[in-house]
Amino acid sequence: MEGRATAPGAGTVLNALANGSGSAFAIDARTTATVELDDSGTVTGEVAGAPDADTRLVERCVALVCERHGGPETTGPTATGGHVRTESAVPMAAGLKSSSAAANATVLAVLAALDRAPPDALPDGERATPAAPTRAAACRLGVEAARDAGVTVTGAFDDASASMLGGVTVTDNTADALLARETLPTAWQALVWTPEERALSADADVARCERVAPVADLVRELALDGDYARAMTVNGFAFCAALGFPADPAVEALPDAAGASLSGTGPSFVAIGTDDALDPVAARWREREGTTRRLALDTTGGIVTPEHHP
Ligand SMILES: Nc1ncnc2c1ncn2[C@@H]1O[C@H](COP(=O)(O)OP(=O)(O)O)[C@@H](O)[C@H]1O
Ligand SMILES: O=C(O)C1=C[C@@H](OP(=O)(O)O)[C@@H](O)[C@H](O)C1
Repeated sequence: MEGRATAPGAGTVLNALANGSGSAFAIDARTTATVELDDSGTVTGEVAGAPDADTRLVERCVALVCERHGGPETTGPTATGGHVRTESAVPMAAGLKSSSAAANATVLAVLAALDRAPPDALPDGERATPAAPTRAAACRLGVEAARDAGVTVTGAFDDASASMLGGVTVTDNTADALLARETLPTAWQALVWTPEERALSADADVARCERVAPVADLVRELALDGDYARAMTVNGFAFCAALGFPADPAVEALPDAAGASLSGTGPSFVAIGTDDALDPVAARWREREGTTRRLALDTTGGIVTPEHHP
């Protein structure tokens, strides 16, 4: 029983570590998960090109989806274990939501292997089985697995929903509630600068973030009004201050970019705007050490893909 799926990473509009509300937009850098299920009762995982990577999150995703959708009471195939392998264009622990992309891709791949792929994750023309969960429900399973694996502070339903549904989402992570889902202007792209360092979200100074909650409340209002670009700019300055990151990359992005922010708990920065507006920002960010990438905004979200047949 094999399944394969992909899901995108995302950039931050509002970091949820201050007031529990968050907002993020999907970017065209994807993680692919390939799973093989069996009745062994054990789950193993591997990350392509990173033999020492922490695979607990994706292994927990496989186990949890098998528990909920692959048990003997289901009408479809059953499974209790298996193997998951991820391949990713989203750098790990860089603020670009690698954990959400990996969890969503894995959950969808397991559901596909169990013949339970969400209808909205299937290619055109393929029909879902009646027992299949929606993508939003599948996303909540990934969030539950992330909490179990200890890789998140709030559950990060903001990042997970943007990755699973595509576009930009606003959420209340304290209730895993989706408050808004929209698409950003089609002419906009994202520019992403990622320095060499890494910052695990589980290690973030949450107490410092909570101090900027009044600013986060303002960012939530801007986001719920649809003013995502200004929302993320305000978010960036507040969280740079709270987490001790220099705000220089955001200053270098303005006023050309429509918006710019530290992404998540860093260290990456993201800017959004038209291609022309991002040109001078790209030139300035390319003088920095690290990687600067221009990426399309993703509106597709998590999808099931054909399996490998080597
Ligand atoms: N491709 C992947 N395959 C398996 N697990 C992954 C992958 N990418 C990320 N993870 C998991 O997510 C963790 C990083 O999460 P986090 O610190 O929140 O960073 P990010 O901001 O990139 O989501 C990793 O330690 C690992 O457990
Ligand atoms: O663990 C969490 O609950 C979160 C981690 C942060 O993202 P990163 O994982 O990108 O640092 C933050 O932006 C998000 O709103 C919530």
